[in-house]
Amino acid sequence: MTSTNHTHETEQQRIDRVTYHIDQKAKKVIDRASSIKESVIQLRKDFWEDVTVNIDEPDDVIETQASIKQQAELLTQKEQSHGKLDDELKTLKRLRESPYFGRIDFREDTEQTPEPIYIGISSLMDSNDGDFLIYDWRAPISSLYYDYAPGEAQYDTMDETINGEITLKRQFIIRESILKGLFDTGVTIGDRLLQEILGANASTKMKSIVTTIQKEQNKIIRHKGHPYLIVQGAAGSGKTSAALQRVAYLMYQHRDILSAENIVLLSPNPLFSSYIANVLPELGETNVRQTTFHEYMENEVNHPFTIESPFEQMEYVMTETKQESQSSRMKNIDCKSNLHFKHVIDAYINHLNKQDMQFRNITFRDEILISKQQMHDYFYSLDDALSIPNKLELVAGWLLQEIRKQERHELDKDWVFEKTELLNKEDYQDAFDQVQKQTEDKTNETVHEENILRKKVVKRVFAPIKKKVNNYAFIRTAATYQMLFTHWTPDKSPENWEAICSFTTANLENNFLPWEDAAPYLYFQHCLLGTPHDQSVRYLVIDEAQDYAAFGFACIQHIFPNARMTLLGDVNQAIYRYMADDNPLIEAGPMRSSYKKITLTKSYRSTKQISEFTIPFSPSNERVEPFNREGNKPLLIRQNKEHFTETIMTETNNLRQNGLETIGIICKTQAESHHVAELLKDTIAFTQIDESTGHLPKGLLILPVYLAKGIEMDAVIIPDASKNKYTSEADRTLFYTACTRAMHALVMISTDEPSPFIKEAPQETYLEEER
Ligand SMILES: Nc1ncnc2c1ncn2[C@@H]1O[C@H](COP(=O)(O)OP(=O)(O)OP(=O)(O)O)[C@@H](O)[C@H]1O
Repeated sequence: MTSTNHTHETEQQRIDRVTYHIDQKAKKVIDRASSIKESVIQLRKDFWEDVTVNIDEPDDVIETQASIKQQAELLTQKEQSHGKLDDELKTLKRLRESPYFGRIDFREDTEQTPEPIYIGISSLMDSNDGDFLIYDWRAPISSLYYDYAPGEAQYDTMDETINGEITLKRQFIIRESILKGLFDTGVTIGDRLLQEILGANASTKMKSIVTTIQKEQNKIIRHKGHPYLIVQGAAGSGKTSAALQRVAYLMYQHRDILSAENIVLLSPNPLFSSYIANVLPELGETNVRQTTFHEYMENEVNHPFTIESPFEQMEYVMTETKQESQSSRMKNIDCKSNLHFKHVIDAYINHLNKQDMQFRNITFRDEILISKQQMHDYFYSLDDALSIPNKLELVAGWLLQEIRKQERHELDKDWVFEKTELLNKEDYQDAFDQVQKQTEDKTNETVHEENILRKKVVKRVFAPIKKKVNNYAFIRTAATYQMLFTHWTPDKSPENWEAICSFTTANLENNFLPWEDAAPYLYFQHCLLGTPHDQSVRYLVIDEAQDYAAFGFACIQHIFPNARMTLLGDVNQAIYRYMADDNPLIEAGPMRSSYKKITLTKSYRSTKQISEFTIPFSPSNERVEPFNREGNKPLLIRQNKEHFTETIMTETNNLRQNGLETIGIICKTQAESHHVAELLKDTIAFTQIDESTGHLPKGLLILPVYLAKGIEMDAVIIPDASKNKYTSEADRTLFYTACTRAMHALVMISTDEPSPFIKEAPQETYLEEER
């Protein structure tokens, strides 16, 4: 037997032993789960028998409530334990499929012999001797696997650094408990395996990279210490992948105090959210809260505005042909994206503490109960030193008092008596019971009962008014915001202030918030009302962070004051370049406290040929290194317009014949995307993707570049790569982003002179065909 065969056999024997332990453990978990299940069923059945129900006296009611609560808590506890066992079982199932993917033999400096450490997606102990059969990839010792080649190595535990030597580093491919392959590897983790993984076809769902995390990516995943972690990474360098691994790592590291609800992931669009939705479950973790900033705003803004999406803004900027509207819009974007405008809002808030707050009358039965003037006077009579949110709290308290006075005042009115007749049977029964309990004097029973009914009517009629007060509906937030542009002049007005004021006022009057106005409005609303901050969010992960305007990011910092943040992005893909000044990824300025920046330069997505073509026209000076995976050179087809449909058909067929499945026709705008769809609709089957598309399908897709952000395809076709389409510096990021979505093939069609960006790539990096 050769030594390779022997190694293979020994490792397979170990896999069999581990599989046996997994099965044993699974059996125990199933037994425990079914016993809990039975007790849950029993508990549900006996729920009311085990609760002492007695509502005779107020004390009894309290006791009954406590008893119900206790019983309900017991039930929840049991159900939660059942849920946990269920998760454990799912993880065991995954382990059984592939118990581990890596091994290192590590000899600590204080020891004589190395110890083999097997690494998988979750830990497993030998129940007999308490030894680790598998170490979780997130355990401190597992970092050795990702960080070092055989030789001297070290890792940090909670209290110390352990030094030693790695004597072996091995990678496994195990499927259904059978060892399919093993390689002893060097510095980076299995170039061979990585080649294989990266060479596969694109998937409609992103996959975890746990088996092949690279050293630089591992730094991101395990980073500790700074409140802000900023990752600048080349297109396809694994930012999103590392971010999701990091989330799983944080959930493991802080499993006692951190749950999925404490982490929020801000993604660039809903399509992307669905694209990454599988990764955490694949790692055995629950999904965290995922939202887009737009979706978040729509839930948070308290006025019925229509909020433009960032894509609508982008489409407008790129397609609006009227010079005048374009220019006032660009002025507005410049002003509202900038931190200077935040200072304007802060100054305006100070001003509002002295005058101009806008209130709304509280009316009752068509009459003013408390006028806006009264509220105004009360508000401005309060101590100057108090903040606006504090004053508003006092106003709300005062209003509730006034409303209660009015309730008492209304009790004897005729309308109240009339309404008592509309009360239902239960109300009457309740009033009767109360009278029976409370009155000794039987002569006044009817009067007493009527009083109770009157109180019920008044309480019910005033309830919605009180609710509105509690929700601060007495403040006209949007109108107060509008005054900023109509009745107030900042000390240092932003550039083009007059034009901006009339543009903003017109939109506010139409209940419309352009995208650049949404973050300023939400910030204003928060400052004004002191809306409780989202304290529950402890970690915030922002992907495609280069696309956030400085004000947008400041607004996020304000809303999530307790959150540690990981910001990931690529300045080369800053498609909203027109609002990139002071972007948190580019400028460290907006960071309030210390931060760490990590740069990823290696690009894993595309073949070497595609990367070598795109790197020369990448928008910034950030370094990009191609991963060494071979493919065909990108193809530039020059032809007449009439042949467009035919060319798309031919190219799609060629790509498919080469085994490529997901082919994206990436356009500059939605408008171009509609145009291409119109041309192709009778000749070939495709899916057109727009902002409302919730998941990424396979096949031929047509989409604008801003919706292709963050995702990847087997092949990309740029349907119009001419100079007319991509020429300005703002177009450069769009063109670069579109090209870098391609994993295996890139085809560009130009019916005119090709875009100057293509010409920036050396001639030998692409093929050019005249058709
Ligand atoms: N360590 C790795 N092992 C295996 N695959 C990897 C690794 N790192 C990245 N990849 C693969 O490279 C591709 C790009 O990764 P990802 O989408 O995370 O990059 P990105 O930096 O977010 O890209 P972009 O900014 O262009 O959207 C994915 O297919 C991902 O699975």
